[in-house]
Formats: sequence, structure tokens, C-alpha cells
Amino acid sequence: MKIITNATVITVNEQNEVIYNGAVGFDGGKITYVGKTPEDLSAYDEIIDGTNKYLMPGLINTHGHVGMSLLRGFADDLPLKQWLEEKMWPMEGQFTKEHVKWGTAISIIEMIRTGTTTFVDMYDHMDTVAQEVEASGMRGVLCRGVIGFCSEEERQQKLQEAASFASRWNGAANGRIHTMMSPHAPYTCSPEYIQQILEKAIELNVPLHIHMSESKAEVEQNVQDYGVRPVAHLENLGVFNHPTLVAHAVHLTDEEIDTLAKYDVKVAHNPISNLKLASGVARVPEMLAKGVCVSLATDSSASNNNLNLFEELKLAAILHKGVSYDPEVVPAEEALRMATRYAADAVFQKESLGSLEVGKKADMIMLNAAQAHLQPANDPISHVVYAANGYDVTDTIVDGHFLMKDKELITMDEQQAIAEVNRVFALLKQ
Ligand SMILES: Nc1ncnc2c1ncn2[C@@H]1O[C@H](CSCC[C@H]([NH3+])C(=O)O)[C@@H](O)[C@H]1O
Ligand SMILES: [Zn+2]
Repeated sequence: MKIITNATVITVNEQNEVIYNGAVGFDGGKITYVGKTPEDLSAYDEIIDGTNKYLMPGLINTHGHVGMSLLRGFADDLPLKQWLEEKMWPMEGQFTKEHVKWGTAISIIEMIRTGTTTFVDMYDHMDTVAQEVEASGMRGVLCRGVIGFCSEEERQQKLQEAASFASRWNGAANGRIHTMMSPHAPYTCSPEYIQQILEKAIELNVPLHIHMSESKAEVEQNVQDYGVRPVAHLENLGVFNHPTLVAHAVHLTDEEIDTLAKYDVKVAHNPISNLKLASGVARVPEMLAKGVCVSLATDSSASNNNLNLFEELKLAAILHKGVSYDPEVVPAEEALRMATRYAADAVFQKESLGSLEVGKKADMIMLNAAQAHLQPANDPISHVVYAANGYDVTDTIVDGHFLMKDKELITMDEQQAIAEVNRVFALLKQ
């Protein structure tokens, strides 16, 4: 049994408790104690001093494409459609396993360094992504995303690949890997294809993950092609009768927000990506007010351009205040829940992730609180959301194992990943 002692514990439990001089005990990957630092520590065989540290749940990034870190800085300042069709897809078409391996490796390193302990990934070459998750000790919710712009034969082959991936890796890596099925978007998959993917998801009993209502142009195109907006389109196809996580949900009417609430559709909010691609600003306060589960995500490093979820945490808390002229929307505690508790719900693991509570997985991070920019030490939650940044994280623990200890990476070779990602990027034709 291990215990971290003398820390400021930000539990993100139902009561939003902060425990000063707190401690978290854990054993076999699970949390066994949360409370004040006990007088008697004789039951523990490892005692980790958390003095001057914030100890909190690891952040959960609910949407992204980690292989795309290879395209960081490759094509900036374009609108979504042009960016995808002219820049991303031609480059991704050349990706081999090796590209995805090293794009994934630098992403995982960045996430470990900035306090993310679980990430959702929609991509291809997913065996490679899953192997990196397994080797790194991270937690992943992974799916082989499929785009239907190809021959029927290729579409069926992609569907088989996605289903085979989802069934082989679900529960792998000591339960650290969960899987989903994923039609890329309503504008890249026909209704028939979406239904076939949905049927597989039902058969395999895994959730569905899809991009939805990201840009105004997408919504208009959907109305032209199918006579309805994307939400009604997916509702009509039966998608929302199945557990579903949608990415973006930027352009929504009041009725569409009601629909998402009614079916308990989970939302991954990607504020930086949506701003950078000029897609717009999601109606997060309205969604939260109606009880929609809204979580935070980075999207990929090609549209962000990093995977530091602390940036989303702050932006989600301030952006919606500015847009609504209401400083009371998305308060700090709510933003923090969107990156932890609600995100655990968004990946259908709310029983085991998202807060520091006895019985949950020991996925947690520590931040160095003894720094000038985190003084005076008066409100830890405010500081974590508004003043801290991802590189204040000193320790990252997943399933009870340290992936970073005192800023030192335990499972990943950063120098090798830096060298390899540059080598394989140079192999691509631009
Ligand atoms: N913000 C975004 N909106 C829509 N699609 C995106 C976004 N960011 C990345 N993508 C794309 O999402 C896809 C992930 S799914 C992979 C699809 C696969 N290559 C196939 O052809 O079947 C990638 O092709 C990305 O370029
Ligand atoms: Zn995406």
C-alpha cells in the first residue's frame, strides 16, 4: 500500500471537497484512502511526501487524434474544410505505422507532462496507438475512425478493421484501454454506413464516437443533403439510442440541446480547436444548464496546437463569460469538473474515474504549488483553473503507477521520440 501525504487534495468529489494536509492512499491501482494525513502510517510500505503539492484527479481529454501531432504547425490559419481536404488528408494518406507510432509517442509524452491521464483517440493504425498506450502506462479510449469517401469494398474493409480493433483491445492493458466505434462525421459517412457502424457498436457493446455540428458549413450541407440538421439526422438514424460521445457540437439550436439532454448524449468541447479553425463557440452554458454532459478536449495538435488540457481548462472557464457577458457562467469548479468528473462520464467510466474517492482508480496528478504564480495560497481550485499551467505538473500517476515522478518520465524515452518524429516527418512529401 502506498500513500501520498501532506498534500492539498482537490478531490473533485460531489461536495467539491478540498482537504488541507490531506492524503490519498492507494493499492493495486485503486484508491483506498482519502482524508487528512493519518498519524499512523505504519500500514503503508511507501510514503510519498506531497508537501507543497496540489494532488488532484488526472485530467481526461475526451477527443483527439494523437497521430496528428506529426502535423503540428504544418498547416495553420485555414478553415476546416480546406484544412482537411487540402492539407490533412493528403498528408495522412502517406502515414505508415511508423508515422503514427512516433506522432503518438510525442503526444503521450506531452500529455503525461501536462497532467492528462486518460485520452480519447479517433484515428487509424489503431493497433499502433493501442500498443503505445499499453507500453506508456496511459489510459486510452480508442477507436478506428472511418471516413466513407472510398469504394464499397474499402468501406467494408474499414468497418471490419474498426470492429476487429474494438473487440480485440476492449479491456486490454489491465483494463486501461476501452474502445468505441467511430463514423468520422455525418458529412463523411453516408446514412447507410453510419447505420452499419452503429449496428457493430451495438453488437460489440461499445459506445459510438463521432464529430458533429462542428462548422456552420457542415450544418448547411447536412440540410441540403438530407433535409435536416446533423442532430435530427443522427437521431433519425438511431445513433442517440446508443451511448454516444459527440465531438464539437458547436452549432446547436435550443431544440437540439434538448435532444442531446433527452438522450444523454455526451459532448467533447474543443474550445481551442474551434477558435483556431474559426468554427465558432459552442453553447456550453446552455448545454450545462440543461444537464448535458460536457467534457473538455484538445482535438489534435494540428488544430490546437498542443495537447495541454490546462489551456482548455482556463479557456472553457473564461471564453463563455466573454461571449455571454456573464461572469457567472462556467465557474472554476465547473470547468474543473468538465476536465475530470464529467469527462469520466463522457467516456462512460464515471464509476471508476474523474475524482479522488475511495474505490476509484488511482489516476492522479500533483502540481508544484510552491511557486510565485500560485500565491497567495488561498483558493486551490481557482489557482488550478485560472493561474496554473500544465507544466506545473510534477507527478502523473495512472492505475497506481508513476508515469512521471518529480518531472522525470518513467515509461517514455523523450529524446528518442523527438529524434524519431523528426526523422519520419522528413519522409513525407509536402
Ligand atoms: N477538427 C476536425 N474536424 C473533423 N475532422 C478532423 C478534425 N481534426 C482532425 N480530423 C480528421 O479526423 C480523421 C480521424 S478518423 C481517420 C479516418 C481515416 N484516415 C479514414 O480515411 O477512414 C482524420 O482524418 C483527421 O484529419
Ligand atoms: Zn476531431
